[in-house]
Order: sequence, then structure tokens, then C-alpha cells
Amino acid sequence: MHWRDVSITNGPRPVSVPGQQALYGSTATRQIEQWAASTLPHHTLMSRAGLSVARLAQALQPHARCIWVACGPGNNGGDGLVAATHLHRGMQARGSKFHVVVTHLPNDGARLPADALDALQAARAAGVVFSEEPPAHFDLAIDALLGIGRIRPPQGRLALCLKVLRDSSSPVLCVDLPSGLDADTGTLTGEAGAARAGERHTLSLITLKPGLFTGTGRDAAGHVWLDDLGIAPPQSTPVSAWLGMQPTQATARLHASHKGSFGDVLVLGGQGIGVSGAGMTGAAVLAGRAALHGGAGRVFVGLLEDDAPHSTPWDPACPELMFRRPSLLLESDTLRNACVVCGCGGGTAVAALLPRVLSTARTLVLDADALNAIAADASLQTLLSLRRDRGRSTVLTPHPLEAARLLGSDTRQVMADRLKAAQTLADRFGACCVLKGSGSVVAAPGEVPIINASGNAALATAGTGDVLAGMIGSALAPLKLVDEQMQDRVASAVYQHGWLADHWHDTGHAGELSASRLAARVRPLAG
Ligand SMILES: NC(=O)C1=CN([C@@H]2O[C@H](COP(=O)(O)OP(=O)(O)OC[C@H]3O[C@@H](n4cnc5c(N)ncnc54)[C@H](O)[C@@H]3O)[C@@H](O)[C@H]2O)[C@@H](O)CC1
Ligand SMILES: Nc1ncnc2c1ncn2[C@@H]1O[C@H](COP(=O)(O)OP(=O)(O)O)[C@@H](O)[C@H]1O
Ligand SMILES: [K+]
Repeated sequence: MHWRDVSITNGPRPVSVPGQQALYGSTATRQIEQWAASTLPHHTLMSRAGLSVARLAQALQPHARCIWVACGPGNNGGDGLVAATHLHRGMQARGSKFHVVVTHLPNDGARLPADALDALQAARAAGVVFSEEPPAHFDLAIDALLGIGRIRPPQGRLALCLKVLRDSSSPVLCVDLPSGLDADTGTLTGEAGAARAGERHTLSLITLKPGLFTGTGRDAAGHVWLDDLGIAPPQSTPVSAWLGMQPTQATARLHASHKGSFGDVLVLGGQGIGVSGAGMTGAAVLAGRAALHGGAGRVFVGLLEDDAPHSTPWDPACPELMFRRPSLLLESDTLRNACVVCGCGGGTAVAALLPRVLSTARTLVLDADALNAIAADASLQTLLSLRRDRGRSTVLTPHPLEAARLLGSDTRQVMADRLKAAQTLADRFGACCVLKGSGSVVAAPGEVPIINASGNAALATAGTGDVLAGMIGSALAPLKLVDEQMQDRVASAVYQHGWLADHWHDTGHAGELSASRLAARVRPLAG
């Protein structure tokens, strides 16, 4: 997904909104909805929602002959019924070949909410066709089964309709949320919506929800649209997360600048094949290259467990990188003054360096094996936690498994609530935490988390995380940071990393995305 895909339907054209967009979870959205409903005539919100859905449906498939509207037992289903009534009227006017079919699934035993009941009666009165089963063929489906209500595992006809929607090769427009998606966490209930065949759109109502942008949310939601239904959330409603869509253009450098103006990055990692037999030198080199292209004035690379003590390592593709023995770097002022990126391909050798690095580095990015070593050693965790009180800044860049190790949990629990996992790590260690993956979460102690809007699965290839660590290193190197700036700065680097993948083919014959090609495309961030 790209920021252009987040469009506002409450106007004649899509609106691009660089910067940050507020996301509200289900509790905050309900508060806003209840406050708005109390100030408006009965049925206003559902009328606006249904009309907006119908308009977007028409815009997406103007020549559709059959539109299937799957309506659930709550107000999400009510929105679908209002949309079906509008679409039915529009299609009736075009002739007998055009029709809308509604499958309505009332809640066993429970009564429909009043708004949804009104919408059902209006649809029946308008002559909308109802069917127990989905039609054999449809040109567009509207998924109005479940919204932000409490969800139970789907069974029976509900499960069947969800499966038809999931497997549909025709476009699907989801009302408010893909049914079964948790608005707060981006997890899907049961099998609902797991595999996606055709084009998907989601029209989010009143607010954008965090779950649309992280975990499985992005695959389930497809292109995300917003209609605020004319409601501006009250200032008092707490934002649940920000959607990070930072601009990526670099500003021109001052003429009177020199390499010292842009800071040093020191990469410690890249364990040689040596004793362990597992060489990961490339990881440190990738981080170093990314830091260099990201604008660092000087980049030093300290390779761990050097194989051939008398050889001089260098990177022919990037001879600007300065290789140093880690023992020299650990004793030098560079450790104190540079932004240290530690752990990319660090293997087992990195653990021995960490006490000194954690105690001394001014600004520190901890990645991969450095995180694994800290997860396994309580004394390193203590040193990490002490850094903030000592005025030092730290960024953690775990993928979900590394996050699980640090939290003493498992990947499933991390993925069940990515925002919470990232925030817990940030608060526990007094560090900025980037929980990587689809919709990376950038959390900082006491701050509202940012969900990154850029990136795609082309990044799921070895070494792109090392590139990200180097990019964050160069983004932080020139700055004497206060903590609030740090989260935004890190989020900008994360955004650029994903943006490069989203725009990979914009400039022609680049070949497929690989970590080394990605590193070569990195550019300095603004500011
Ligand atoms: N009330 C209003 O005025 C507005 C409501 N809106 C819509 O209302 C939605 C929220 O409505 P609701 O709170 O009614 O929630 P839902 O529409 O998500 O429905 C929840 C209902 O589904 C049932 N359910 C959940 N899992 C089930 C399962 N596995 N099998 C059978 N039944 C199951 C629940 O028991 C509950 O009755 C929003 O997502 C949005 O689409 C918006 O249109 C804005 C205006
Ligand atoms: N499906 C995806 N969508 C967006 N970003 C992704 C996706 N898969 C991977 N990435 C990004 O690619 C990078 C991979 O990092 P990591 O897992 O540490 O790999 P490695 O250790 O091989 O470098 C992270 O920045 C992650 O957010
Ligand atoms: K829905």
C-alpha cells in the first residue's frame, strides 16, 4: 500500500495526506460515534455510511450487472442494507439485466439494532431481492457482515459467506473493516479473509483504524478509503496510533558543511566464518553501505571474529567504508561519539562486546544478534534499561521472533497485538522500538505509536533488515536528539525503507529488489 491509497471519499477526489494520520481503535471509535449520534437526528450516521458505500461501489464497478451485498446481524449489516437500497434503485433504472442481491444473516435469537432494523424494512419496502445463498456470479461483493462489534468465531452461513468473499476473484468492497478483522490489532478471526484472490477495497467509516495497517490487516483490507461521515473527532478522544507517511525528500546541504557535519556511524557485526562456521560478514557491510548512502559523514565497520587477522578487509563496491578492528573501535572516541549500529550478523561474538557498547555508546541501534544476546542475559538487559537515565538514546529493531525473545513470549503472542508488543518493549527498555514486518510499528516510551504505511513483501528477502539498521544509524548520526524527536526520525527512516520498495520500478531497469540494491538507493533524509 502507498499513501495515495488512503483516500477520502467525503469529497470529489482522492486526497493525499503526507505527514501523519490519526488512527482510532474500536473503543475510541465507539466514543466518537456515540458522541456524534447524540448530536445528530436518528439514523443520520447509517444513512451517510450506506450512501457513501453505494457511491464508492458504483465508482469501483460502474458497469456491474450483479452486486452481492452480504449483511451481518449488527449495524455493519445495516450500512450494507442502506447501500443495497441505493444501489437497487440505481440499477433498477438501468433495466432488468442489472440487479442487487442481499444475503442477510440475522443474529440467532437476538434482535437487530434499531438502525439496522429500519434499514432492513426500508430495503424490503424498496423491493430489494433477498437470497439465503450468495449468487453464483457477481461483479462486485459488498462485505457488510461484521464491523467493529465484538466478534465470535464464525460458523454456519456466516462462515460460508466469509469464505465466498475471501475466495472471490471479483472485487470486494469491505464496509468499515474486512469482516473478522480486529480493528485494534490487525488479526483475523478464524479463516476469515486469510487468502485473497481479487481486488480488495475497504471504506473505513468515521475513523481509520490501526488494524487496517498492520499484521494481516493490509492484505485483508486492500486499498483503504476513509469517509469521516462529516464527523471531526473531539480533541479529547485519545489517538490510538499514528499512520506514518513521512515525506522522504532530502533538503539541500549547506555549502559550508563538511563530513563532520553529518556524523559518524560505527557498525559492529558481521561475524566471520571463523570458529562457528557461519559467516555473516555481508550483514555488517549492508548496514554500512546503507548508512553511507543515507548521508553519514564517515562509516566505520568493525567485523567480529576476523578470519584472517593479517588481511585487510574492504568492500570493493563501496570503498568509502572504513574497516577497523573492533578492539580498536571499542577503545576509541568513535564509540562515544558515533551512532553505533550493533548486531547485524553479529552471531555469538557480539555478546562479548555488548557490556562496553551498552555502557558507552551515545546513540545506539541494536539489531538481530545483539537483541538475541540481550534477550538471553539479564545483566545486559539491566545495562540497556539504564541507558535512558544516563541520557543515552537507543533504538531496538526486532522482527517478531526477536521481539518474542526479548519479551519472553512467542511469535504468535507478538503478532496477536503488534502495537502492544512494540510499546511494551519501548517502555520496558526506555528505547525506541521498531517492530518490523507488514505495517512496522515504531513505539517510544510514553508516546503514541506510529504504524508505518509504506513497504511491501518485496522486502521479505535476506538483508533488508540490515539495510534498515544502517539507515536508522545515518538518520540519527548527525543529531543530538531528545527522545520525542527520535521516534519521528526513526519513523522517517522506516518510511523511506518501505517507500523505496513501493517505488522500486519507477525508474526503469533496476532488476528485482535485493538488499544490496536497496542499500545503494538510500538517500539522506530531510532535516
Ligand atoms: N450505529 C451507527 O449509527 C453507526 C454504525 N456504523 C457501523 O456499525 C458497525 C458496528 O456495529 P455493531 O456494533 O452492531 O457491530 P457489528 O456490525 O460488527 O455486529 C456485531 C454483531 O455481530 C454478532 N456476531 C459477531 N460474531 C458473530 C458470529 N461469529 N456469528 C454470529 N454473529 C456474530 C454480534 O453478536 C453482534 O450482534 C461499524 O463497524 C459500522 O459499520 C457506522 O455506520 C457508523 C454509524
Ligand atoms: N511483507 C512485508 N511488508 C512490508 N515490509 C516487510 C515485509 N516483509 C519484510 N519487510 C521488511 O523487511 C525488513 C526485513 O528485516 P529482517 O526480518 O530483520 O531481515 P534480515 O535479518 O534478513 O535483514 C524489515 O524492515 C521488515 O519490516
Ligand atoms: K465488514
